[in-house]
Amino acid sequence: MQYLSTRGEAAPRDFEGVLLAGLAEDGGLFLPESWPSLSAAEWRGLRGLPYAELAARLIHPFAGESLSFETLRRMTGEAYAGFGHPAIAPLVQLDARCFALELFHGPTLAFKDMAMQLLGRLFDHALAQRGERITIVGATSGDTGSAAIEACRDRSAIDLVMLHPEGRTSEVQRRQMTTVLSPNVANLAIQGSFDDCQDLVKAMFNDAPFRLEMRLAAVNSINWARVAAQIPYYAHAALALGAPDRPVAFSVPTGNFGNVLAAWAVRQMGLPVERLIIGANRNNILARFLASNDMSMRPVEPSLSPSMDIQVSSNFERLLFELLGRDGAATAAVMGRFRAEGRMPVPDAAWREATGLFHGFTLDDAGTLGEIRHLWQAAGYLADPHTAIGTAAARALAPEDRSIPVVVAATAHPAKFPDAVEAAIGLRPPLPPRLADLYEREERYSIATPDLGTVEALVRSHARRN
Ligand SMILES: Cc1ncc(COP(=O)(O)O)c(C=O)c1O
Ligand SMILES: N[C@@H](CCOP(=O)(O)O)C(=O)O
Repeated sequence: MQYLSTRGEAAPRDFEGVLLAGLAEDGGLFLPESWPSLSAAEWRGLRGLPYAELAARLIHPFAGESLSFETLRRMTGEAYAGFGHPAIAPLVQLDARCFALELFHGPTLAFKDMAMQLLGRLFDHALAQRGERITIVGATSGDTGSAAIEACRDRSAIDLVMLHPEGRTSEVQRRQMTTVLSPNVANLAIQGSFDDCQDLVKAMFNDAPFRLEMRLAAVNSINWARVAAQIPYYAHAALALGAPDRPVAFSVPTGNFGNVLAAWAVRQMGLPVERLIIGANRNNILARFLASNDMSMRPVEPSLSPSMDIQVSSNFERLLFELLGRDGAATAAVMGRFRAEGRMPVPDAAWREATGLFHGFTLDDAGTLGEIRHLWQAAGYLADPHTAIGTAAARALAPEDRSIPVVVAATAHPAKFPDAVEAAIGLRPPLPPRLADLYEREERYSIATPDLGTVEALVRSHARRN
């Protein structure tokens, strides 16, 4: 399988090349040159498989010759062995047609573990074979950071520098990152928003000499391997609810557009996904786009769902590339104007096509608290603020055909956001025993301005610390 850049200029790569490259050299994002597609009979044959086996079977077509199936199957087996639920990603019924797909049973209590536990193993394998080292630079609004740190800590061939927006994650999220004192891990609190952090990461990749010197690699969803590893759980849920013989809809609380892109990929692979519902907090650039083709940047505002405090949704570029008929030059032009003018000029036909499948929903903080309360009272279900936006969106925008189930991506454990949950229902969800002493652990991180030179110097000094 070869991968193309959404901006059409970078040389095609295989899966391992894409895994290690992260962002394409032309600033674009890699996508498979064609979508693996399964027949209805092939999909039926995957029903009932254990999660790790299903993951190996669905990810392998994306890896192609880079990785043998047996090696990948061993990795998925190991990746999910430590999860806290035997089903790995259980489906919990919330009402007659709405299901929560719980993606937070991994080591750091958020959906990021579903991909990151595999990504760490993919890096180990590729680096050992090549005898190489990498420096991972990442941006997080709260969850990618701890999942990446957990997956890559104490690795001799990996240095990891994670940028988070200072004071804009929950305290649990921050401590899950900054209390990991492994020598190969460094945390930078950037005096800005998540968008500033993500811009800095992309700017480091676009600084060719620095990228080469540091052997930069990515753990954000700009790395295609991250998205590929998020595909199986949507298939797992759809198959359990009767696909391919019954259509399903997904509702996904959305920020960087990586998670919902994985749901869209399952449709590209042949499963009947009827509708994709995008839940947003007040940072609702995607919902505004879907409502009125208004993809205009606004300053990021803090909310009770901090992991979605994002205005520049990186992965939208991958969808845009498809909507523009895989025309790299056209995609580069639209993205260039977005950068320069703060407004993305999506052609009307492309916007209309997107609105045929994607539906956007916005919920403010008061609504989020109300939804947590509603779920608790009506279903006895304790949701985190991000998941609550997904369930509210599902209720508001479910397909008219009531036989179609709606699966909500439950993206984080409520214990990661105890203040919001307590404000909603008066109960403070406890951390699991292995994290019970999180508030007593020593924290270590540096504070930096959102300045490329400053951040590159900090990354360099971390990578050269020995
Ligand atoms: C808990 C939680 N929910 C939702 C999201 C949004 O997901 P995405 O950025 O893939 O759209 C994130 C961030 O990734 C998150 O951490
Ligand atoms: N919400 C994310 C932001 C980064 O998204 P990613 O999917 O590109 O890694 C977070 O919690 O860090």
